[in-house]
Amino acid sequence: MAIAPSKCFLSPQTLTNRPSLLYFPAKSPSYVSFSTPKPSTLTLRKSAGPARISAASTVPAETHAGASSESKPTVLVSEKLGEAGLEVLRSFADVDCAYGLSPEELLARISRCDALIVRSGTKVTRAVFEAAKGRLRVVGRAGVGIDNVDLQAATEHGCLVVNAPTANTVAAAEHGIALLAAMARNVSMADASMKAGKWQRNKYVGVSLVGKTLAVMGFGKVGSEVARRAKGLGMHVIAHDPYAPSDRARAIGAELVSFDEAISTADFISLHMPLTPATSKVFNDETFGKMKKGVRIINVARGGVIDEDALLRALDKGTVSQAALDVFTAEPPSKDNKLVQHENVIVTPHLGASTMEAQEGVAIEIAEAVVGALKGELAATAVNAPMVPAEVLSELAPYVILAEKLGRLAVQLVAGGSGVKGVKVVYTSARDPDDLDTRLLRAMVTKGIVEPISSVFVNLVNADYTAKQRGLRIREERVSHDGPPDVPLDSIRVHLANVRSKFAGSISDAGDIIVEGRVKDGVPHLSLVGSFGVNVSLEGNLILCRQVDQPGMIGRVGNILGGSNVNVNFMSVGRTVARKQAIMAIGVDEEPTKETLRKIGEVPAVEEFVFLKL
Ligand SMILES: NC(=O)c1ccc[n+]([C@@H]2O[C@H](COP(=O)([O-])OP(=O)(O)OC[C@H]3O[C@@H](n4cnc5c(N)ncnc54)[C@H](O)[C@@H]3O)[C@@H](O)[C@H]2O)c1
Ligand SMILES: O=C(O)[C@H](O)COP(=O)(O)O
Repeated sequence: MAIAPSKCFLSPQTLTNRPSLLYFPAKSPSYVSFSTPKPSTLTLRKSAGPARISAASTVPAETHAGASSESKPTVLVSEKLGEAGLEVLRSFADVDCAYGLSPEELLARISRCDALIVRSGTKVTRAVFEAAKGRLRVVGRAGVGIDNVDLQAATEHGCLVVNAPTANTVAAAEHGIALLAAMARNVSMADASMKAGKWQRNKYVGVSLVGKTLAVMGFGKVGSEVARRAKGLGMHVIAHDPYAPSDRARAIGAELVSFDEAISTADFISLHMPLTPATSKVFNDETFGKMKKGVRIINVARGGVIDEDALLRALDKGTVSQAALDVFTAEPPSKDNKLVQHENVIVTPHLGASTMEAQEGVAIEIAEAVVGALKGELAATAVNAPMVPAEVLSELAPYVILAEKLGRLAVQLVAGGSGVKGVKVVYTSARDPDDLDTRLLRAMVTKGIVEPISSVFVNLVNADYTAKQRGLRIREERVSHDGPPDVPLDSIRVHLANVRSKFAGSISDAGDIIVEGRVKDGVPHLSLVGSFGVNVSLEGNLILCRQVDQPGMIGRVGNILGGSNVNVNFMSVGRTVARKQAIMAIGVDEEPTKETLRKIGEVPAVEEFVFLKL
């Protein structure tokens, strides 16, 4: 049963909240630090890009972003990136363009880099994240496919992976269509023959496209653009994609069909799915065997979706009459690769995204995403972290700080030796559960619980992973509340189950450590400890005292702190019944000495007390 606090404000509330970084550790270098030299109010800066949490102060944002060269982050660009993207990067970071590094050279250099930008040619393996020794915070993939980045290792190391998913879509689709037409009309073979001095008009008779069936395998961004263009060429387009909505296909005039129907009825098959464990070698002896004899195959997706030995056999048997390949299992393929040398195969060296326009677009898209992520913004193209829309982030900002501080407080109340395992987070809100995205809040509670008791840093990328690794079971509960729905939350309550507390007053009737907080005027406040209602702003440090409720207690403890030059910024008393038990919550700017704390403990009515760092 919560008891209403009796309020006692000793000094005006100061606003010194320092928002925690969403992606990166508090120990990050200064260019991503939001600490302010003066008390400041928390504001959210809204720009064209994603929302950025920052602390408004007399120091301009640019100073926080760290223009001084010694505090600039370092971005390693390991493959050719468009000049416009490099300019965006240079305005914020030291940019190291080191194209064509060997894997060993990359490992040797990576611990000096905060971000790495790659295309498909750099393998960002677990060894890269390990060699980075915690410094690498963002990997930017200047393109779509992230099969060359070990996402699991990135997540485990708290490293954000962002990509540039849209800028090369049209280029890839156009290349697919170019290969389709060039293959059907034997353009590259005829060209090579003429350059060899021949004139072979009968040898290079092709096939027409109009009226033929094209199966688009993977109806995403590139696949649907290929389908749209193929319709314009008069082809009958069918598509297979287990996750694509049929109305999107219908709108283009394509029909979604099963895998077997697609491959067995098509004259041309164009591949546009990602390389995943499910799609690896999905075109193999068995599936080639189901295809219409003489089928033609185009691959601008990933080499690994085809079993290349099986394709060679199918070409030799004539099951597949021609193939046009832009991508290969190993890139570059060996010089004597039999597929590359095959007379019925045309090849390009992974050129799908290689247009001037696409490369400029991709470079800008990835540079902006990487700079934003280095500043602590939530990236819209995050691959291994939840994407939290700017509006959601904006309204949750003070609750994000509250969630971390509650986690931090709760774990400090645990008695040494009793490991934290079961955590319950209760959100009281007037909102419909579907309108309240709590992933960010859960991540911040985890950060608050884990960081004070370990050397691990926790961010939005690795919060759930870290919780799981440490055996923390975090359960979330929603309690509905009759308040205005424009306020996202009334309160957040953190329960730690099955632990002993070093401050008995924090244990609820049900036996859990409980701390609850609310946001008041944009500032996080502690509103409940155990069964005692309090009202103290969560800033600086906190002393909790459980005492016999009697007159003069505030003055006595206040005098001890004042005598030791410890500034009290807020104080509140919560009690069960008048003149029985009470909890005094005292916000202090400085950390009291042991001697000062001992004196507080010696006040006769004080039964227990604890000092907590926020
Ligand atoms: N050659 C190049 O230079 C080049 C350029 C751009 C993209 N790509 C590659 O093209 C592919 C598609 O890119 P995108 O931007 O269209 O990606 P996308 O994510 O927009 O589309 C991929 C589609 O594949 C579907 N899919 C997933 N599993 C499937 C399965 N088992 N069977 C059928 N469909 C499945 C998904 O539902 C999705 O709709 C990726 O592999 C990407 O790396 C290559
Ligand atoms: O996935 C992609 O975006 C394409 O395969 C392009 O890869 P690239 O950046 O290496 O050209």
